[in-house]
Amino acid sequence: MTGPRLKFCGLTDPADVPAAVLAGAAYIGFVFYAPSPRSVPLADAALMAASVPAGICKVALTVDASDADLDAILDAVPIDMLQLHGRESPDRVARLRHRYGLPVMKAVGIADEGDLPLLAEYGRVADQLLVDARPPRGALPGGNGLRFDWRLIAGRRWPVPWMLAGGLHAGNVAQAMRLTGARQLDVSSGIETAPGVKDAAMMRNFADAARAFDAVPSLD
Ligand SMILES: O=C(O)c1ccccc1N[C@@H]1O[C@H](COP(=O)(O)O)[C@@H](O)[C@H]1O
Repeated sequence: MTGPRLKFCGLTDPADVPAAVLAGAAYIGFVFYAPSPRSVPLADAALMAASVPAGICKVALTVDASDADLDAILDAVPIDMLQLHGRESPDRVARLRHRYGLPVMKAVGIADEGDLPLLAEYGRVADQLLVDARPPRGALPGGNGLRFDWRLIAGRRWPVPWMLAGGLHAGNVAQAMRLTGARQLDVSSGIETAPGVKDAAMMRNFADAARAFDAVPSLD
């Protein structure tokens, strides 16, 4: 079995890129959503993206972005995957895959059993699913450092690869992997000292904790 695949999201400083690479990120995410403290100007994202080594997937996180906004992002920044973190419909997901010819990962917010059918629905049109905590009313659509009840998805599988997100950090990632079976993990707040301020040691600790879980034989 290959090790866990990690996505470090919301990099804002050029120094975050080598830190994420050293920690072994498989995906690096840039946030293009103005209300977020992790939102980066296109020119900054372009510079950071240019320093990401080949083989690491550069992800553009957007929230209900228009075609014009997406055109502008993709014209300026060499992006490998779109992460749709808003209320994009399944039709919109399918249309954007076709329009840009890029893989699309659709975030689905989970708070209770009633949210689970959405995963099956988006699993029919997206290339990947991002299983995140449903944000509380009035909060940002993601990046809130909040987890959901991981038991809700224990043992569930979808027809496409998926990633677990929401409130992950070095102290809970092993438990999250054990309960959900997640092999891909997305983290933003859990590797920050303040909103939008990533920390190299926290990235390393997160990666070490995820890999250490893999190294421990299961007692089941
Ligand atoms: O990070 C943000 O600011 C953000 C803004 C809008 C939508 C999503 C956002 N982040 C994503 O949310 C999840 C969970 O983040 P956290 O680890 O709980 O902070 C993750 O996919 C981020 O990429």
